[in-house]
Amino acid sequence: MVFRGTDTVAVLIEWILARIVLHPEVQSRVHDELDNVVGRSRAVDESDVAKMIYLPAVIKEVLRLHPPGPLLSWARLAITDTTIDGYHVPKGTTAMVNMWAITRDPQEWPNPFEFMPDRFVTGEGEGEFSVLGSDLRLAPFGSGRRTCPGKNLGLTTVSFWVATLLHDFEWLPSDQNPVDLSEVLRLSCEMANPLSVNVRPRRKLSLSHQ
Ligand code: HEM
Repeated sequence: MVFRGTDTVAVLIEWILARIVLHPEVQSRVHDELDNVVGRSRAVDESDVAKMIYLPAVIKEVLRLHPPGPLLSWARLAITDTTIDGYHVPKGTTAMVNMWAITRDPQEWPNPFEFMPDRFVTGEGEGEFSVLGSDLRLAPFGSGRRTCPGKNLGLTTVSFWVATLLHDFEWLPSDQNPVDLSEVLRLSCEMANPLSVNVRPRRKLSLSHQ
């Protein structure tokens, strides 16, 4: 519970910031949204995030391309001989769902390798894309009985901290260590080369963080 709840959150925040540094036009749109919703005279509040449209779309696009838990697997065991889509699955087989591959499937995602948060910005009258397990094209917290029990907490925590970090700072590439999107699968799917950045304050910060 401790590893699943801390490592995943930290890893996802690092991927989001990496993408923010790589795509300055995306960063600038999030900054504009924060300025409209929050303004610069006070800190971000959790309730502000619910009023944002573009930042959640950015987070969903990062979950699509860089899911911290790309293989949903640990608890799926065939308890009888069965057939799925013409494939025989013998009793005792451990089944693994490759969410990483599903979220790159060109039949489901136009230009799957492009970073395009706008694919999650829904128009008026359209339902919002849920990443909480009801749509299997993107289920970065799993789905069904063994879905992540911390998904709402995880998403809320990540959204709040990313909003706060972007509200307070502009995130810029480091000259010595450019952003490298290579990944390595450890407990979570992490950046192989940890993110290194420069930051520039956007607001006058006080010790009480108002
Ligand atoms: C952004 C953050 C998070 C991501 C991306 C994430 C992702 C996942 C994924 C993909 C699974 C496997 C689901 C499956 O196999 O179908 C999982 C399971 C789990 N997660 Fe999370 N998680 C996050 C945050 C959290 C938090 C905050 C907690 C706890 C406070 C947590 C606790 C757990 C536990 C206990 C399981 C195992 C559930 C089981 O096997 O029944 N996770 N998580």
